[in-house]
Amino acid sequence: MDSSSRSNGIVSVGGGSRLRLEIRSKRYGAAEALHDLVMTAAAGEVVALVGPSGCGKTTALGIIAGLDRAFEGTVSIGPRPDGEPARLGYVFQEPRLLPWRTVRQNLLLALPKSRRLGSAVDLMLEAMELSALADLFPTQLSLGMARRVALARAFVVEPDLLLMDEPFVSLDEPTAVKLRALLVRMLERRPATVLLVTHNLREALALADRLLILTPSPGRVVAEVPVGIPRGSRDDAAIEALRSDLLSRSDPAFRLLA
Ligand SMILES: Nc1ncnc2c1ncn2[C@@H]1O[C@H](COP(=O)(O)OP(=O)(O)OP(=O)(O)O)[C@@H](O)[C@H]1O
Repeated sequence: MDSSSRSNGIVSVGGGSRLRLEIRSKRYGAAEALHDLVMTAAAGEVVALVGPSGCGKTTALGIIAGLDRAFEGTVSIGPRPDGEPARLGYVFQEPRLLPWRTVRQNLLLALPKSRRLGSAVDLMLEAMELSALADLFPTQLSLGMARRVALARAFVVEPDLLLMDEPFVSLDEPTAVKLRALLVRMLERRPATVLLVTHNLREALALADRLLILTPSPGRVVAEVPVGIPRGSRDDAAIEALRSDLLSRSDPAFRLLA
């Protein structure tokens, strides 16, 4: 069997899409959480999986990251341009920083030993406006600061595929806006394929090239929305106009997002 069609595992495929996901079924006991969730993301593309709570967004990310292999289907992740396996970054729903390590040490430990360079960490801290917090411990950080550190920790590995699970949830809107802008700047400096999971339609429209709308029971993609406007030109008014347009559609999938 061709390795790219191996079932129930993560395999590398040459060229084409950076990510190809075909989850035929994912069950928790008798309940089916995902059914026929099929999607691709091209290299450098930002795709948002948008849907209400419980539609299986986190479950899908866990499968792509290889944290959950108990599913029917295939995950294919293209290699790096140099032929090496793709580097994965993961921003969890909670910052998940090591509480007994400083900010700087949290970033350092995210790097494999062969690339564990203090200079790379210091550059990342500077780019993320975190240098002043480098020696603090996570308990000394606000949630906004901790989320910023979690973002820096994901970027310091120079990911090819970045999985983000509600990375800005529970933040006040001004802080979320700043962090989204920071993410956009980081992706301009260092492009990555991004799969962003969110239930926040505005956030998806601010960040993604393409939205995939999921419905629950079991989770599956029911609509695909390309966002035609370049990320840099999407101001609040443009995002609000896109959002109103989607919510006014007769398709019930969009009403779940209101
Ligand atoms: N470990 C588990 N055991 C049993 N059921 C689970 C488990 N994890 C998730 N589920 C169920 O699978 C479904 C999908 O959950 P999942 O957390 O992936 O959804 P989600 O869209 O990410 O939700 P949220 O936005 O609230 O995080 C839900 O019905 C959930 O109750």
